[in-house]
Amino acid sequence: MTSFNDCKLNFGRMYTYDILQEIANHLLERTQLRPKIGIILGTGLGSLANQLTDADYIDYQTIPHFPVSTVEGHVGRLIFGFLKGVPVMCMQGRFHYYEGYPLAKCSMPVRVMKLVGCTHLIATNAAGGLNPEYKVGDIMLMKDHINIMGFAGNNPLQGPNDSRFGPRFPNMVNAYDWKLLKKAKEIGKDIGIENDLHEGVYICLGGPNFETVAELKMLRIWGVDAVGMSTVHEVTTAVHCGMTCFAFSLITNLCVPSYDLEETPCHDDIVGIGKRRESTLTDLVARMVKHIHTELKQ
Ligand SMILES: O=P(O)(O)O[C@@H]1C[C@H](O)[C@@H](CO)O1
Ligand SMILES: Nc1nc2[nH]cnc2c(=O)[nH]1
Repeated sequence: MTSFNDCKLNFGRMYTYDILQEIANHLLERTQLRPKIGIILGTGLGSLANQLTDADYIDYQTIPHFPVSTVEGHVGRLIFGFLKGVPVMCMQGRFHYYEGYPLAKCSMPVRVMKLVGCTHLIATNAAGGLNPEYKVGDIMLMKDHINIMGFAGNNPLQGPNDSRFGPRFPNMVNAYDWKLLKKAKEIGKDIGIENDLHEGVYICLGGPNFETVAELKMLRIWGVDAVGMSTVHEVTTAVHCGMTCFAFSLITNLCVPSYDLEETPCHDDIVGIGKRRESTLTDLVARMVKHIHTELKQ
């Protein structure tokens, strides 16, 4: 009988280098653009893609070997276009573990980005703010993460290692590029959002349920600032294949470890907060993209 672990590993093995190269070649035939920056848009943040110009839209279901997005707020297409004049490759919709996809499948598009030629990843997400100083609508620049699913033996890099992507035992100490973090803080000041901007530690839980009070209390002790259901496996995969990473969370709800609450997190509200903060987030991402583009030219 096939065990759950066998299934998981087989999914990981399914995306061999050759299959991923086939996906990348397919994409490169469908666009003239050769972006160096890949962007993953989180829940409610997909409208940032509306700012892309001269874009090629590629629905996930038309890409060989690609899964489909099943979550409301995740359109499910790749967009190659220009963000304020800089070519980017954008995932308008990501894959989550709770959708039933193994982590290697969730983060597979990051390797495709790498094979298409991206050197940088910008990952965004909607997250619950656990740090008591955070407000709904704030932005938390990710300075680090806790890979709790990895602690439990569930890691996108599990299975045979193909050294064309990266080493068997990758280092995660500087997973989030500190120079980009510093730049984002400067940009935050320039655009007048310094009071809504934090840097902190993100944790990805399996979902799809939100957290219990006891879980939130535990996560606070661990030093977690924001709680979500994505990004960690994407960044782990990106760091493994040598990409430079920048990520942030939009704080869409507060995670208050109390049983006496009038409001609890709800997906519709989370999507709504993303829409409300669209212009600020677009501005931040566009300026980061411009900065990375300028750095790459030097
Ligand atoms: O894709 P992200 O991490 O932005 O989505 C978060 C986590 C869940 O998918 C969803 C909950 O509303 O938002
Ligand atoms: N796990 C988790 N993910 C989220 N995504 C947005 N808000 C939350 C939250 O409160 N918890």
